[in-house]
Amino acid sequence: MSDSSKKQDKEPAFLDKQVTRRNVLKYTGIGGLGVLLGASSLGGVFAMTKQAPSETGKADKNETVPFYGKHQAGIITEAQNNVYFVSMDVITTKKEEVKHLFKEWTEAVALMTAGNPVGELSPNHYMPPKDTGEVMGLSPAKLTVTFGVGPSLFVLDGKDRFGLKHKQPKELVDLPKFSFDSLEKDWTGGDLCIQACADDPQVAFHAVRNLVRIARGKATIRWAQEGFQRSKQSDPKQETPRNLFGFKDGIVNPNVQDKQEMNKDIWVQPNDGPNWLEGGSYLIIRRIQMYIEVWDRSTLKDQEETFGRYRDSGAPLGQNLEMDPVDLELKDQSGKLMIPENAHVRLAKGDGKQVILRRPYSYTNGMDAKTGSFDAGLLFICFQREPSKQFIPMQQRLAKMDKLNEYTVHKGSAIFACLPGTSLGGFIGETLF
Ligand SMILES: C=CC1=C(C)c2cc3[nH]c(cc4nc(cc5[nH]c(cc1n2)c(C)c5CCC(=O)O)C(CCC(=O)O)=C4C)c(C)c3C=C
Ligand SMILES: [Fe+2]
Repeated sequence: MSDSSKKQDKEPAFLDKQVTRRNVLKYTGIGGLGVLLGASSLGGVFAMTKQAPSETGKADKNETVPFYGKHQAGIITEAQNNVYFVSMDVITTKKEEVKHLFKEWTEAVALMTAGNPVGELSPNHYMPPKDTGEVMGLSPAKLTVTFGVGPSLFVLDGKDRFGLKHKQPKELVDLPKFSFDSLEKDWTGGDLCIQACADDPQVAFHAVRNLVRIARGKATIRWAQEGFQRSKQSDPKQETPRNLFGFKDGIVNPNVQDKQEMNKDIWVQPNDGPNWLEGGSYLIIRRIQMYIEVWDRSTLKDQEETFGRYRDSGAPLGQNLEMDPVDLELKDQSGKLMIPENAHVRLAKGDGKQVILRRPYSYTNGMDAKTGSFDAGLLFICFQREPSKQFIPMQQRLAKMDKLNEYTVHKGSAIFACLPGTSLGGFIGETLF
């Protein structure tokens, strides 16, 4: 056992002290904490709290999303303004090191989501600071961090890398190729994923940056993409966010408050197998480029028929209100279907039996060097209990004849099993490793 995991075993009680970043700044200011640190990236913060036991400052509850629980945060918790998503390759060959990495990540995330730095800020001028420092003085901005494991963590090129092959869920396999997929290696796959969401892009990036730093020598970045929605501050009515095609996106989604519904469609259940994933969920991410310039030249009628909804109100075609049910039978006076056969909502809905939880973010990535147009689109992220019965048949329908395909192309794709949550003293991944 390394020094840092010993420390964790001895000192988990620290984690509920919730010392805020502001207070940590105070400590470093008055205390001059010149503690010489051990190898652990977290050693400094443990040392620091020992020297400031009387401080009880807590981050504003409205700015924090609880980290501990049966399920990981960032799945059914309300979507924040920003995401930073990173897919990683494991480079160590030792299972113990992967396990240890998850322990260190858990400790770091417990700290960051409560508004604490992951290590000392700058007490020792002769060592690099443990926390990278860019969120000093900021609130946690509802930071959530969600971890997942990909199929290649279990078996890569036919090799049982970590002796975990027997634990690979049958649902955790590479997605089939869908018609018109134009996937690029640089945006596809991964052994592990980190989804960091926050109401501030700097807070989300800080989390990922520090986790990647902790992973040095054990895992490296495979691909990364940030995403955004309109910020809640600029939308006083808190309406459904709009995507880069100008349409309300996220109207029809399962009710995350309904536990029965979540158990039916989102959380892996005891009999689904394997046990280690019970309480977890499957995350599918598609990096979908949207040809916004082409879209901007198409008529409003064409745009609305593409989705099957009105742009302004968000109502389904033939209806009045955003929340009116999508009625696929509705016809106009001439007997023509109001929602065309190839409209996105018709095909996505199907017979209504496949339900996924969508948590998408828009992205912009400068210019597409090949075309000179914007590289912009949707980081489509969704969660479900059984991809083979939910996302896959849905995407097969969409790939075949969705009118939206004229304006989009799927360039990136990955599937991950999001681990169950953990409690104080435990760690994310404890059931797997
Ligand atoms: C395979 C699943 C889906 C992909 C991929 C997808 C891509 C995608 N979607 C939009 C924009 C909208 N989608 C809307 C509805 C909708 N989309 C899916 C699934 C996928 N979308 C579902 C299950 C639904 C709900 C269908 C229903 O039951 O009514 C809408 C309408 C508004 C809403 O309900 O949110 C929009 C707009 C884009 C731009 C996109 C890829 C770039
Ligand atoms: Fe959609």
